[in-house]
Amino acid sequence: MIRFKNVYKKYKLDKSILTAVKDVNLEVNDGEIYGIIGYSGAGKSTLVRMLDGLEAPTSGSIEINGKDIAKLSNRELREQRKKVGMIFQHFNLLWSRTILENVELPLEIAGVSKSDRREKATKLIELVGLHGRENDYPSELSGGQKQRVGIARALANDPEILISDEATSALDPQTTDEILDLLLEINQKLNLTIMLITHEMHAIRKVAQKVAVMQEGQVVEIGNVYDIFQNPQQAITKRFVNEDGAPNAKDLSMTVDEIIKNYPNGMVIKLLFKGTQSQKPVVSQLIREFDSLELNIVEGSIHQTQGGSIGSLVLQLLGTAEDQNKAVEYLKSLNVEAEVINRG
Ligand SMILES: Nc1ncnc2c1ncn2[C@@H]1O[C@H](COP(=O)(O)OP(=O)(O)OP(=O)(O)O)[C@@H](O)[C@H]1O
Repeated sequence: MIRFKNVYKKYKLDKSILTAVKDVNLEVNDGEIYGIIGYSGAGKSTLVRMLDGLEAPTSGSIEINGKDIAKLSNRELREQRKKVGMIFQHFNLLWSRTILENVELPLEIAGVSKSDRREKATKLIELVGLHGRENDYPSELSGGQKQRVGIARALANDPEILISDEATSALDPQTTDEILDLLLEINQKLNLTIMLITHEMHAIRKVAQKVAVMQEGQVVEIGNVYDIFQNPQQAITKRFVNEDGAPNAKDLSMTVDEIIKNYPNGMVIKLLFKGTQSQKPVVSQLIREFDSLELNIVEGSIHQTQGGSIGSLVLQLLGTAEDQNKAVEYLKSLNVEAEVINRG
């Protein structure tokens, strides 16, 4: 477990003191993907980089598995650093080295024999999906492939923690998703704790279980990703959730008046999906149960988080009033929240 306790980090500037991190308290469980989100300058990198002990907090403490890293001896600190891997926005690869040699580098520094490090690096390159590219140079790879090399290199010393510092920020949306899928895969395969620093809520929603929102050095909101998406509290968190296009399940793109105008007939209902029930085939069950009802999908948006799906679906039900009412009761029996918007 990682525990940040009342952590402050201050920098002395020419004529003033800049507080980059202010009184941060966080607990990250082993094997968790923990998102840290904030705009540029919020203090995310400063906070997380203190984890490898290169920089110490000005006050407060950071514990990994119960040990305060500021109190480790030099030797212990060197060992501790091996347990923290890092990946970066601009990959930080060595251009004059092949892919294999890049991944071998941390093992070389750790004094691992040539044959052992070759074997290990080859396995890691395979793990990240680059088998066959061992002897290529970074310049021959796409951005996503370069980040895969970055991930393989970060895993070379078998870290317990991986810090991903804006690792997908330079990538296009599809490549971003591929890298996020890879992070999720290695998190599950290796039980790796991942601290995911980003300014993209999409990345958090896709892979993280918990999230801390940072603003001006402080954590202003913290919680399970699913809960934060359902019910963001702070203005900045609402902005991030909206930027992702994820519906705050209460919002629809059409107003209720527009829905009534466009769908004047039958009954219009809104289903709210909150977590696990959205895995159930609710709509097909409804169609099967009420074959005399006709069903139109008016609009809907369901988003996946690691804690379940969220979103809403608006349906128009055409048929007898009796069947419409029974259908609403049936949905409630499936534990789906169904709100009647219009009875045409
Ligand atoms: N070594 C340093 N000396 C002085 N100020 C620093 C230093 N490192 C960071 N800062 C300042 O601390 C604040 C937080 O920076 P930090 O890089 O942690 O933010 P961030 O949220 O990671 O943003 P970005 O995504 O742009 O890196 C900024 O105002 C930055 O200028």
